[in-house]
Amino acid sequence: MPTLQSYGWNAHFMRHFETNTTQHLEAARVLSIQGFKHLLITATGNADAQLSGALMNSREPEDYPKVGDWVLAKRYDAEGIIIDTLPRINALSRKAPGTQSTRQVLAANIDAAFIVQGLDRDFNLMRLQRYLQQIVQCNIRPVVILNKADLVPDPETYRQTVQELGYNCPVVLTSALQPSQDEWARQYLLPQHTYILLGSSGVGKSTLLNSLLGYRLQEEGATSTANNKGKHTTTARHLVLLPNGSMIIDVPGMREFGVTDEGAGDGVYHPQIDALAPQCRFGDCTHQHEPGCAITAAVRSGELPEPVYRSYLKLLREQYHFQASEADKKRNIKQLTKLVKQVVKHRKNNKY
Ligand SMILES: Nc1nc2c(ncn2[C@@H]2O[C@H](COP(=O)(O)OP(=O)(O)OP(=O)(O)O)[C@@H](O)[C@H]2O)c(=O)[nH]1
Ligand SMILES: [Zn+2]
Repeated sequence: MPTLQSYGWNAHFMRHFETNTTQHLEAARVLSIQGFKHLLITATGNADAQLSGALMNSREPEDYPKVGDWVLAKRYDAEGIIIDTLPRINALSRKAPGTQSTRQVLAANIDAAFIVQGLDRDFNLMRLQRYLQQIVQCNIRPVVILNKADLVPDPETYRQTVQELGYNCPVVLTSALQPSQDEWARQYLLPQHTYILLGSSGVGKSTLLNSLLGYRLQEEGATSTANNKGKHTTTARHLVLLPNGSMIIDVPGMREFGVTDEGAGDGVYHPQIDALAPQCRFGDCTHQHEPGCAITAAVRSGELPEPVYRSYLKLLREQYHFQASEADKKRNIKQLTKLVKQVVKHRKNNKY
């Protein structure tokens, strides 16, 4: 039976777990969540569990345990109860789809994220940069996978285009239908490490995963209308152990992957821009219209590609919008709380 270590249990979680041992709680990792049912891996195997009422009442849904989280559970006969989450090493979030600025945590405790794009019709540099920005903001290492390389005449040019964005992250060409092309996996998937596969629907995430697993992962439920009618599509996030001892979380295809303000204050990440910024005349340079700006100078001289600069500004604006709208929300909640307090006070004072 796999041990907790083989699922990534380490000194960080042990340290936090030890402070709770008196309460007879077990440590477990969340492998999948379907409705209220959480599938856990514990020291003695798989177990189903639900969140405790206290946990649900004391947290916002975004802070509930997610796939990849290490949790403290109490075991009863048929089912366990999740009491708490152990502090995360990191969490991958995105701006939830829609106009509201709501953060949605997708998974926790991840070593690297694979951003998959299909070279047939899914290749999109702006979307790729949005993923890169958000993943780096969440303290996770990105790896770009350009799949369906068999469908274009010159896949290498796509790889070069991505590399020219200057993010200094690995860019891999694959064809998931040819298992001989799993070479990238041997290079990037390490035992006891956790990875996540991200990308739009139909880019080949499940095909890549099945090829790594050596068998077809049983999917539950729905069929897709997004790619081919009636075709199976991933419906839930789940963490699976691969034959080489690494773990992958497969995420259903996402139509949007908006940036949040995680790590706010650091602004938008770009290695080349970050390296040039200290040379700007003003410490708080916004790299737009200031004199003596090293970034706009680099764009003029051709040292920094203009599309990279334009995407940078776009991401900065998206990050700003998320922040501004979150601040609005907090202000509204504050005002509402104040109003409720006033009403309660008024009622108390006017009791008869
Ligand atoms: N030609 C070609 N087709 C591929 C490749 N990888 C995947 N496909 C096909 O693309 C389609 C979609 O692949 P999936 O693996 O289901 O895509 P997905 O990203 O898991 O999609 P969701 O589950 O909806 O998120 C399937 O018909 C695959 O056979 C590839 O490298 N080359
Ligand atoms: Zn500047």
